[in-house]
Amino acid sequence: MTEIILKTTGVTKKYGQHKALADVSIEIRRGMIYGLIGENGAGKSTFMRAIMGLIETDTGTIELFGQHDTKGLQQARRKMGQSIEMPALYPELTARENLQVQAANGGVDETEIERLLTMMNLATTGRKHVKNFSLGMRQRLAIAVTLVTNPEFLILDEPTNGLDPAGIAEIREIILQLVNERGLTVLISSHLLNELSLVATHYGILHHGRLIRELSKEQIAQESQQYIEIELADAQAAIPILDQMQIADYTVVDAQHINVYQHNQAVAQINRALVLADIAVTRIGVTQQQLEDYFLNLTGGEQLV
Ligand SMILES: Nc1ncnc2c1ncn2[C@@H]1O[C@H](COP(=O)(O)OP(=O)(O)OP(=O)(O)O)[C@@H](O)[C@H]1O
Repeated sequence: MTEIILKTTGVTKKYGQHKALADVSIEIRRGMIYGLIGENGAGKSTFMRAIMGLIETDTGTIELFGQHDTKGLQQARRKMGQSIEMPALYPELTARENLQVQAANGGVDETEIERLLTMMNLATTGRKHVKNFSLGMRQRLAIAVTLVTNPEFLILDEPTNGLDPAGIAEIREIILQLVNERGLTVLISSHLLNELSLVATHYGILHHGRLIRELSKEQIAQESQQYIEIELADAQAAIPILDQMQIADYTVVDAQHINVYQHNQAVAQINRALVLADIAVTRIGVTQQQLEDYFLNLTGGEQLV
C-alpha cells in the first residue's frame, strides 16, 4: 500500500450555528490527484484551510505525513505547497522577481526558478509586472510560487476558476506534468466537474459540508451509466422493432432520438434491425453519462455551479 499523505477523521467546523464541515473523513495516498467537488459554499475552501492550519477545527483529527500533534503537523506542513484562492503575489514585480522573493525565504536556486518559469509557460514574460498579467498567467505564477519550497503535496483551491478553455487546459497539463515528473500528490478543488475528470484519479464529493461520496476514477466509469444513443429518421417507427427485439429499457427522447439502456444488446444488431425495417439511422453509438449528470444525481439534482 502506498503511503498515506493526508488522513482526516471526523473533521467538523461550525461558523455560529452553521456547519461548514460536518464529520469529514478522507484519505489521500501518495501519487493521487484528489478532486474535491462541491457547489459554492459546500465547504471546499474551509476544508483546505483546515488542512493548511489556517483555521482551527471544532472536532476531528488531521494527520499529515503521519503526523497529528501540533508540533508534528507544523513540520509536516513544510512539505506542502498551497494556493488558497489567491496566494500573495507582488503586483509591482515580474514573474521571475516574485519567485526570487519566495526563494529568498529558503527554497530553490536560480536554475530551478528558470525551470519553473518555463514549465509554467511564463519564461517570456520578461519585465512585465504581475499587475499587467492575465488571470491565467497569474494562476500559473501562483502555482509556480507554491513549488518554490519543493513540496511533496500540493493544495490547489479552484486553480481554473474564471479561466477560458485554453487556460483551463494549460493548468491541467501543468498538474499532470507535476505528478508525472515530480511525483507530487495533489488535492484540487473545483466545481467544473467535467474538467476535473480529465486529471483527478480520485474524487470526494462535498455537499453542505458533508463528504457524501469518495470514489476512484474507475468507480465513476463503472457507475456512470452507459447507454446506446440512436439518431434516426423516425423514432416512432422504431418502437415496434425494439419491441420485437425484446428491448424494454429505452426512452424516446424526441422524434429523431432514442436512448437504449440495455447495453447488453449489440449496437450492430439494433442498427441492422432498423435498417432492415427501412428506418434510416444517421448515428448510433454507446454514450457515457456525463460526469456532470452523475454528480447531479448524487446531490439530488442540486447544481454544483
Ligand atoms: N469566516 C467565515 N465566517 C462565517 N461563515 C463562513 C466563513 N467561511 C466560510 N463560511 C461559510 O461556510 C460555508 C462553506 O464555505 P467555503 O468557502 O468553504 O465553501 P466552498 O465550497 O469553498 O465554496 P466556494 O466555491 O464558494 O468557495 C459557506 O456557507 C460559507 O458562507
